Order: sequence, then structure tokens, then C-alpha cells
Amino acid sequence: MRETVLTVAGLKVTYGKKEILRGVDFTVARGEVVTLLGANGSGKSSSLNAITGFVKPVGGSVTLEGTDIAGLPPHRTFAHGVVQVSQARDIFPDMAVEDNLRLGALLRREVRAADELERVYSYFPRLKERRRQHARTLSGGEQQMLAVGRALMSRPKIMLLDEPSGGLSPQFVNEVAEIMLKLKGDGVPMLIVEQNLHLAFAAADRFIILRDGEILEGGRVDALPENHEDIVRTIYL
Ligand SMILES: Nc1ncnc2c1ncn2[C@@H]1O[C@H](COP(=O)(O)OP(=O)(O)OP(=O)(O)O)[C@@H](O)[C@H]1O
Repeated sequence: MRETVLTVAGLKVTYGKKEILRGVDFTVARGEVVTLLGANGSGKSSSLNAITGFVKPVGGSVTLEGTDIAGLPPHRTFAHGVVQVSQARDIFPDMAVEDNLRLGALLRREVRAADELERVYSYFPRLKERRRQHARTLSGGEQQMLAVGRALMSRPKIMLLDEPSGGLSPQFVNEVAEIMLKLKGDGVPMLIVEQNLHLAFAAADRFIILRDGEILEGGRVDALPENHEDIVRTIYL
């Protein structure tokens, strides 16, 4: 059994009176990639945001390597080693690629930016070639690389990815799949929310299906049949 990195137990989120997460439980082990699936509005992004601290849960616990981080604000969960890459790819368009990357190492005291830059550039040589360019001059796929690269700069204990394929053309979706496989090969634990099942299953070891803020089903990706029709039906019907 691999050691558990993240344990989410009984996680509850409400917006006003509306219950969005009604007690969600799951774990992510060291080196494991888990994908969180579900129809629109089932609570996938809310789960990530409640772990990172963008949304404060009203119940339950979030434990990172034995430390309860539930309810901490994002800069504190980040300092503990949780990093989220969001759909909006919130990079700074008018800053150079390298300056965007360096921001990723701030707030993580144990991390040396120079070492991490070399590591990120070895992942993404294209970012090294473009390190002096403004981030806005990068292609969509390269901007996604930059967002992931910046997240890696903090040497995260776990990386949360919200729709890494969001808004990208099919050509770039393949690039994102390659990035995720590289990270997985390097043992970075990941929790991925992704509508594109092909992409989600390309990297994930396990899947979890949310419906109306509860876990409906889960299992190992390698135990799924070749065509995913049943899963699609479970998710959307
Ligand atoms: N800040 C907010 N205030 C009020 N309601 C919200 C807020 N954020 C999300 N919701 C609602 O909570 C529910 C769950 O949203 P969430 O974004 O977690 O779902 P999701 O599974 O990620 O959906 P999608 O695939 O559409 O992004 C939705 O009904 C959404 O409208």
C-alpha cells in the first residue's frame, strides 16, 4: 500500500442555504493520479476549491500528510504544499515567462527557485526558449505549460488541476495529456477535474464520480472496459 498524501473526509460545502458537497470522502496516495468526474454542477470544482481554501468548508476534514488543513486560506494551504492550476490559467500576461515561473516558488520557504527553474525547464524546454517573452505571446498550449510549470516551481505535495483541457484545441489537448503523463512519471500526486474523459483516463489511476455533491461510484481506471459508455451513462444520467 502506498502512503496516503491527501485524505478528504466528510467534506461539506454550502453556498448560502444550498448544500453543494454533502460529505465527500476520498484519498490520494503518494504518486497516485485521481480524476474527479461528474456532470455540470455536481461539485467537482467546489471540491478542489474547498481543499485549496478558496471556499471554506462548513464540515469535514482535509488532511495533507497528517496535517489538517481544512479551512485554511489559499496562501496557507499553498505553503503546506497544495497547488491548484485553474481553468482560467491565471498567469500574468505582461510579465516574462521566467518571472511568472519564479512567482511559483514564493511562499515555499524550503524551495530554491534556481533549482526548480532548471527542473521546470527540463520538463518544458519550450518555456526555456521563450523565457524572456511576455506570457501573453505564448500559444494556448504553452500558456497551459506555463501554468503547470509555475505550479511545479513550488515542489507541491499534491497538484490539483481544474479542467486542464479547458478551451484548448484538440492538438493542445494531446500536449496536455503528455504533460500529465510526464508529471505522473515523476511521481507528482494529482487530483484532476476534467470533462474530456479520454484525457482524464490517459493519466489517472483511479476515478471518482460525484453526483449532487456526493460520491456515487469510484474505481480503478485499468479495470474499466475499453469503451467507456457505462461510465458516461453513470456520470450524466
Ligand atoms: N460561489 C458560488 N455561489 C453560489 N453557488 C455556487 C458558487 N460556486 C458554485 N456554485 C454552484 O454550486 C454547484 C456546484 O458547482 P461546481 O462548480 O462545484 O460544480 P462542477 O461539478 O465543477 O461543475 P462544472 O462542471 O459545471 O464546472 C453549482 O450548482 C454551482 O452553480
